[in-house]
Amino acid sequence: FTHSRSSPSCSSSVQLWTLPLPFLSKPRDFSVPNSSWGPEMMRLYEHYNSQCEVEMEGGGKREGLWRKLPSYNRILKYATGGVYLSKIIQSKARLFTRNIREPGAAFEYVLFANSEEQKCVGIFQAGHLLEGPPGHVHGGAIATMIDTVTGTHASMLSGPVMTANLNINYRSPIPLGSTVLLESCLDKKEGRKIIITCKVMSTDGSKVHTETTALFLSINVCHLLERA
Ligand SMILES: CCCCCCCCCCCCCCCC(=O)SCCNC(=O)CCNC(=O)[C@H](O)C(C)(C)COP(=O)(O)OP(=O)(O)OC[C@H]1O[C@@H](n2cnc3c(N)ncnc32)[C@H](O)[C@@H]1OP(=O)(O)O
Repeated sequence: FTHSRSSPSCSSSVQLWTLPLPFLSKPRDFSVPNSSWGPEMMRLYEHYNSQCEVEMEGGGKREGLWRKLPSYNRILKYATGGVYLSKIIQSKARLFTRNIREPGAAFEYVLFANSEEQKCVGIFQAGHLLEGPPGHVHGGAIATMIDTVTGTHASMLSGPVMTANLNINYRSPIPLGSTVLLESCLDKKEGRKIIITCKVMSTDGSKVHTETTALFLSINVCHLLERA
């Protein structure tokens, strides 16, 4: 893949969006267990991870219904950068959810996708730096979790997207340090619009913390980069 400063070479947004995938050096996947993950985080991780591969009768394995999505601390860092991307590559930009080095201090999370059911789930453990009301998670941090799961889901369905609207109903507060399960479902796709619903729930499913409808719009990444 090559590209130059001018935008015509960047006319295929899908082509650019796939840039982070063929890495030159293997990037670190942050969505794997670390010592800060509590028992609930581990339990849910193992629950979905065990459904990524299914054992067959003959002893072999085949792909399961779920797929674990890797998560890096940058989106474009590993692209083969030409002049066109240099401003971004040289910057110190980091993905908002992956910019605290101390394990467990902020967002610990892992996402799984089920393409057959057009579903995505996120398992999040909210660390002490995410406090809002005393002892509970900040509403903006909760919105970030929702945006991460629904935004990833929308981009899996439609390529590059931007969040146009997040309509969140906060039903019950999330205790700091706890683990929550986010379930994202495709509602509908209409042209460039992708509408996704998402629930944040306690890990046993007994409590709904938030309910969200999210609107994403497919974009041409080149237009975004030209503004950077
Ligand atoms: C393989 C996959 C791997 C995945 C690996 C991904 C890794 C990634 C992980 C990170 C995942 C985190 C995901 C974060 C995602 C952000 O955080 S994005 C940052 C926050 N969002 C923004 O900053 C967006 C700012 N807004 C904009 O840039 C522009 O308004 C938009 C959203 C691009 C839309 O602009 P536009 O393309 O010019 O569209 P426009 O013509 O205005 O509207 C088109 C249609 O949408 C409607 N519309 C537009 N906005 C709205 C709105 N707010 N409400 C209702 N309708 C609207 C219009 O009415 C119009 O409708 P129709 O008339 O066609 O029926």
